[in-house]
Amino acid sequence: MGAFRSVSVATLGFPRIGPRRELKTALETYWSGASELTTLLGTAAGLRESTWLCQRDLGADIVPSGDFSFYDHVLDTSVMVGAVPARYDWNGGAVDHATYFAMARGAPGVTAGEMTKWFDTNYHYLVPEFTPDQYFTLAGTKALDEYQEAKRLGIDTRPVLLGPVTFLLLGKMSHGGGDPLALLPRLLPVYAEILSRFAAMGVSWVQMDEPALVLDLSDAARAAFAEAYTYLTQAVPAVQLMLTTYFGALADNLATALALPVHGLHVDLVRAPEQLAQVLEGARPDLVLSLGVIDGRNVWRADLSKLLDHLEPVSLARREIVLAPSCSLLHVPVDLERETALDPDVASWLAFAVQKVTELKVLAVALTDGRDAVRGALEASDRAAASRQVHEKIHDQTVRARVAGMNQTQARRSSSFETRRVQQHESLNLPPFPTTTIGSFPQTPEVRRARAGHARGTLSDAGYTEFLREETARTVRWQEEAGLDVLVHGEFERNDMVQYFGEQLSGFAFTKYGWVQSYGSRCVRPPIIFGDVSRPVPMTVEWWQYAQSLTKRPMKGMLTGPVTILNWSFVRDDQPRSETCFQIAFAIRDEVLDLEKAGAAMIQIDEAALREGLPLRRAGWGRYLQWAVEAFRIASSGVADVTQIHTHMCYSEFNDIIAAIGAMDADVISIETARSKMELLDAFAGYAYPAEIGPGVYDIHSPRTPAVGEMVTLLEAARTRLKDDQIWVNPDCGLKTRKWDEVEPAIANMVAAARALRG
Ligand SMILES: Nc1nc2c(c(=O)[nH]1)N[C@@H](CNc1ccc(C(=O)N[C@@H](CCC(=O)N[C@@H](CCC(=O)N[C@@H](CCC(=O)O)C(=O)O)C(=O)O)C(=O)O)cc1)CN2
Ligand code: MET
Ligand SMILES: [Zn+2]
Repeated sequence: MGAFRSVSVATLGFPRIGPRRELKTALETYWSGASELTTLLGTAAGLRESTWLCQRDLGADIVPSGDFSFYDHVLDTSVMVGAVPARYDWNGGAVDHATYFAMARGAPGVTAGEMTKWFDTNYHYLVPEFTPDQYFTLAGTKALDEYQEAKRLGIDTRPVLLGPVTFLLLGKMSHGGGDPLALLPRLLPVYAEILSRFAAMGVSWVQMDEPALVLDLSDAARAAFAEAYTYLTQAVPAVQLMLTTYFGALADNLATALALPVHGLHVDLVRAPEQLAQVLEGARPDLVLSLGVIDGRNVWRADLSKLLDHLEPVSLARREIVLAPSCSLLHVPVDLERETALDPDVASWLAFAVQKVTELKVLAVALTDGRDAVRGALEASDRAAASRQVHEKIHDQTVRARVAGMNQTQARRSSSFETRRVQQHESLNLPPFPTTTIGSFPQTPEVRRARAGHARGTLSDAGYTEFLREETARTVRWQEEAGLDVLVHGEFERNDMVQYFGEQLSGFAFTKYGWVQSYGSRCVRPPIIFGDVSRPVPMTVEWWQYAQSLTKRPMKGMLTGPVTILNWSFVRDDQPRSETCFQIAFAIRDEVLDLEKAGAAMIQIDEAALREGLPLRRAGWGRYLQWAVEAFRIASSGVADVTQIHTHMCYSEFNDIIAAIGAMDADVISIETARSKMELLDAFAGYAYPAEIGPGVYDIHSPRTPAVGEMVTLLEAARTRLKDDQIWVNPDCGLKTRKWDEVEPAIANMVAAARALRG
């Protein structure tokens, strides 16, 4: 403690799905009934063990426990404190796996919890649900058990808990609302109990994650932090707390954080390097500082020499410091070493979770023993940084010139929506309340198997194409029979709506094993945007042409928009994100124009992640929305008036950004509304949104087939808010995750509901 130049290496959390997605496989096998709980538990224990040992062997001095989760760490916290909603019929004892998974995924007769994105990541958590008379109790000992499990393996870990204030702020009150923060006094004794049990086990430090400290906070929320940490440090003085913040600057919450009686503070110096000076100036001399210097949200290799220039002066002060990733490594892939097919130049610029721990170790050694002690590693880092600055693979003058020459005409349709609408209606001649779907249909095991076989070489190009054509043809025929008015090809050729495009665009690299958890057992492999982006050849035109050739009804062209491609990729950090977004926008614009040329009358450009890309602080919203909307317009505005542009967004809480949604100037937008019972449409109605809207009329995540009457009721609710000729009929998005025997009856009922309205 307080030793001169004490520098240690910590991690704050590690990917838990496993290097080969072992946890995904084990979970899905267990859920399907094909394996026993003990098998799942065994796989999980094995993963935890190898994760701990791996981090220790890489040189981490402080290794976390409790960061593992069977589904979600926020759900784990709800279970830990006994926040189990009444509908799960919990008996008050230890929460068993069946209850846990029912909360996560629903079970016969009970709905799952609501899921929403974790800060500005593509990870989704289960929203804690509280009641005004909520009572908390220690109902889950996972955190305690995992600490002891590691200890038995000889590793004294630093347990991680989601802090009480962030936990409450992430949750919501059921029945009539109220402020979750009001529950803090009832919650704190449970946290104190856990901390005292840790103390009894000999735990010296606990990592308390409070990422809410980087958000815009009310005075009441700031006061809650003071209340919580005063209470906990007094109740359990034996355990030292590392208050952990990430995903941004503390900014106006810095004074609050520095005034808390905790023993350590972790700050994100990747998103907010400028806060180092303020933190050093304001921190008590005995406050242990954990410096988040390695990017936990992106895959770029760090420039270690440059970091050392900043860190050496800090390490000379008489203060104990910890070097850490900016946040948990949950958001990056596990190990770059497995990516043997990556372009070696690109690979030399990257670091995944394993490599990031090594980088921290190199920094720590340099700070304690001097740079010479790690000369080789520093030189390799220097070379990578230098090569990335000048490499020909990164810079494409044509692309840069195109973005530099961008003009207003390119970002405007030639006529107003009212004019376009007349032409579109005349040429399309659709019935009132036209029916359609959001784009994908079930990615069945057969589809996945065919693609995997094709990738392995056991299924030929011709065989794979033939398989996809049959799947597409069957789906087109089925949509005609079901009576849908506007068809989709089904997206069977796509592994993922972002990765599929990333694999075809220049400036993108993609991984084989770079899986990152999105929710539960679901993962994505975000493409890596390393260079200037362009589209060498059409990406979707052939599939669209084939699908349209099978039907006389309109077939929607189906694209992912520039903002969503950006937000769901690992983005280069050597230029503003807006610049990269405009480059993607021009690539998508080229595709839109090629689809139009091929005859597409409707083109959907999904911007699923437009809203979720909003900066965490409101002060950043205006600028982001400005360039994000402009990028969408660059992508979509090249077409003739008669070509109908659709867009789609999930997570459709639009009240505060409705003007930006309007400014996108799409002709039709489909949104998710089924679970909110159409209340989301109030934003559109209040703003007098002029264009057409497809509010999702059934929640595809529910295994239950929605009745015709239910959907009619929802549509009637929509009619009280919108004009009839604005309304489209479609489900919420996500059909790719369902089975055909769930999709078929539901869509049949949806078509019947639309017909009932027409009748
Ligand atoms: N990028 C992105 N972000 C998103 C969404 C989205 O669709 N895409 N949707 C929202 C919700 N998030 C989601 C994220 C993932 C999935 C999802 O279904 N993921 C799939 C993987 C999708 C994929 O890339 N599939 C590949 C690889 C499939 C695979 O696992 N293949 C096996 C082999 C399979 C076999 O042999 O049978 C293997 O490679 O080992 C493919 O189809 O080609 C999964 O985890 O199962 C769904 C929703 C928000 N964020
Ligand atoms: N067209 C896409 C689909 O239907 C949109 C998904 S938004 C996450 O899967
Ligand atoms: Zn969606």
